[in-house]
Amino acid sequence: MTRTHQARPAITEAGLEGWWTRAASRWTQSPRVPAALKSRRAAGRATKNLMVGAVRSPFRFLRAVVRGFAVAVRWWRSWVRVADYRQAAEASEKLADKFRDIRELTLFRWKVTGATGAGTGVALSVLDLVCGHQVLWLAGGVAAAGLAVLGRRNDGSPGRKAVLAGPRALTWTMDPQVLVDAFRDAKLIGKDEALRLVERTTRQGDGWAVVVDLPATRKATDVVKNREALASALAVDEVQLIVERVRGRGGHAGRVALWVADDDPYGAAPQRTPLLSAQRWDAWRPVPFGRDARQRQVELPLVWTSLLVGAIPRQGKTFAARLAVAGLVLDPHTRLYVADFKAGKDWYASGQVAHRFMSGDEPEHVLALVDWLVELVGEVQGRYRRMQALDDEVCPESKITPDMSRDPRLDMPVTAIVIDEVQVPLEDRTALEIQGKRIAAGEYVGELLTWLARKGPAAGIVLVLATQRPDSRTIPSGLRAVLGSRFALRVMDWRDSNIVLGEQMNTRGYDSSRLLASHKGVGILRPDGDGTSDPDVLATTVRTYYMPNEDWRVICRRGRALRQAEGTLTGNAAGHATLPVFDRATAARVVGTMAERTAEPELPEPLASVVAYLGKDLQPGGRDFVPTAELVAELDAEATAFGLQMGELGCKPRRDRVTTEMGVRQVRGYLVAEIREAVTRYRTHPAVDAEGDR
Ligand SMILES: Nc1ncnc2c1ncn2[C@@H]1O[C@H](COP(=O)(O)OP(=O)(O)OP(=O)(O)O)[C@@H](O)[C@H]1O
Repeated sequence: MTRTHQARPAITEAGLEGWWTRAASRWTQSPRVPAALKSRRAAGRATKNLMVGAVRSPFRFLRAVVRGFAVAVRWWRSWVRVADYRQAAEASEKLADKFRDIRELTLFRWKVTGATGAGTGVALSVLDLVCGHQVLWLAGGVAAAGLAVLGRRNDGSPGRKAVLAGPRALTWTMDPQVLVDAFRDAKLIGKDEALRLVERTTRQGDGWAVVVDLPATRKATDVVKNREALASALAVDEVQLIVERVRGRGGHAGRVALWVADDDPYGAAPQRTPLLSAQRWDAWRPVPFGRDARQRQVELPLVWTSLLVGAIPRQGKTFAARLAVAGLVLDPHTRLYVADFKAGKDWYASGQVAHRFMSGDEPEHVLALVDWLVELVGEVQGRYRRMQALDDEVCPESKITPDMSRDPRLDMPVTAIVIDEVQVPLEDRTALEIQGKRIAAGEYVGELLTWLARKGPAAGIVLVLATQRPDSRTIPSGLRAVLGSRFALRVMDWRDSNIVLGEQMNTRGYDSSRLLASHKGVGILRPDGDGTSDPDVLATTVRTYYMPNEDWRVICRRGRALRQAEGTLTGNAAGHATLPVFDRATAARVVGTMAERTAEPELPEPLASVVAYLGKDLQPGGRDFVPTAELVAELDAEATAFGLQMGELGCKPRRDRVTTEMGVRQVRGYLVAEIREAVTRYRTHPAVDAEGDR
């Protein structure tokens, strides 16, 4: 009889690996396993914390004993003076009547104190004689331990709170409790909530860094938003405090990384641009733009996006725009159109590399710009047509690639159109006749730029616009909406900051009107979400590299030499005063003119923000009434100015009943119908209201 041997299933390598992965994942996810045992890094950190704790423990014990002693003395003093009885008598103005009682009680308590002291002394002496000195040591130890428990730093522990706690700025690095207090004072966590220290305070660069976890349900974005309150609680200037969310692996919605600079991080001398030492650059590589407060380099991608720089005069707008363009100058395969409406020396050197260059602020310059833009519209259309005909290997999508941009046979170089003081052409009222219709040159420039910003990036067109007047009237909202990257240096108020950086950015903690006038070249950069190395970072405060005229001239000379060597020097730089090849009629058809469009005129502030906030509520069937307090809070507006501006726009506040959590209340607010009427009135007669708005 033969027996068949059934082989026991062998534990395969893959099976073993699967089992191991499951066990490891269960271990790391189990709430019962202490966090310190879940990873090598956490264990290392825990060991380090333990060692630091062990070294510091004698000092902490001593401090607790001293604090406990003070607490005990204070308690005894108040007891022996019968403080509670005395206060009650004082409060009821019966101190004179009760004086005898209080005095007797005080004397009695002094006697009790004396008797207890003497009794303890005698008992200890006897025990010392009988059992030896160890009794004294033991009694001392027990008393110290008792005092340490009494004086330990716990929430709600007794003890006097120092009125002047000294400079909080650095104490938090020594004592995490100060940090917790600061979060509480800034109302970022509740009275009974605490923080969890993820990484203990360490020295990083010229400041201190710490990572904390907020209590459950508290959001890191709120800390970023209320950075100023936290800076005040920590007694530092808000420019010194950097608050970031920790995201991705190792981060979550309640984890915050703080970094506090020792000093004003933008107070030191500015650094020169590293592009000065670059012999050439690739336009597809992000340009080194500046450094953040922690001295980390901030880079700005330019291809496939566009840039808007806005600021009040003399804050470093032109310098910032030139920095962005410098990377393109150093790439010989890049074509440049430079229109300098500032009409100064700042852009002059780029004439030697630019395909088209002009400097001036007359209507003739605006008309020349119109011709350039029309030419570029035709160029973009031509590129899309030619891309359709290319095979998938050369052009996989309807998007220009690095190879395509460098191939002279395809003739699709990365083309940048740089306009400094773009408000000059946008506000120009010279009449143009397009397809039999009269239109202001400024409006037409706005239309063309909007079209180019929308359609151009994929075809390799990069827009770099700088403006001294970032208000809603100058830069049409349609154009703003399609400009991918924004850089706001100091502006007048939060509205202007929002116009450059985007709606509601001030409520998220990014307001460039808060920057200091002395911080030249410091601004808030909101890069295009697609191109940044860290898409989670919404915006960063950056100090741009310093590139004075002499450095700019060096870079432009180098760009010219590179183009000469590659044979790519064209147009103005090559000495050809060629006129743009364009067809205005086609461009008008492509872009559509203002008259043909149904686009409505821009609304003035704060009406535009109110309309944006109300959204669907503005339509029939929506709300009838909106409280002023709600609008002021949501739009972060100053109440008096808001009321005045709304009044000028024909919206008068009234009283109405609204249902709140506390019941029905009478509040001031606006009738939505009246807001709707103001919008219609403004859109029908914008000029009349515009005057009123000024
Ligand atoms: N990164 C920087 N670091 C230090 N200083 C800077 C920096 N960038 C610009 N500045 C200083 O700011 C001054 C103004 O710069 P810029 O000419 O770019 O301002 P602007 O905003 O374009 O002014 P305007 O609106 O008058 O044209 C410069 O002369 C320069 O000294």
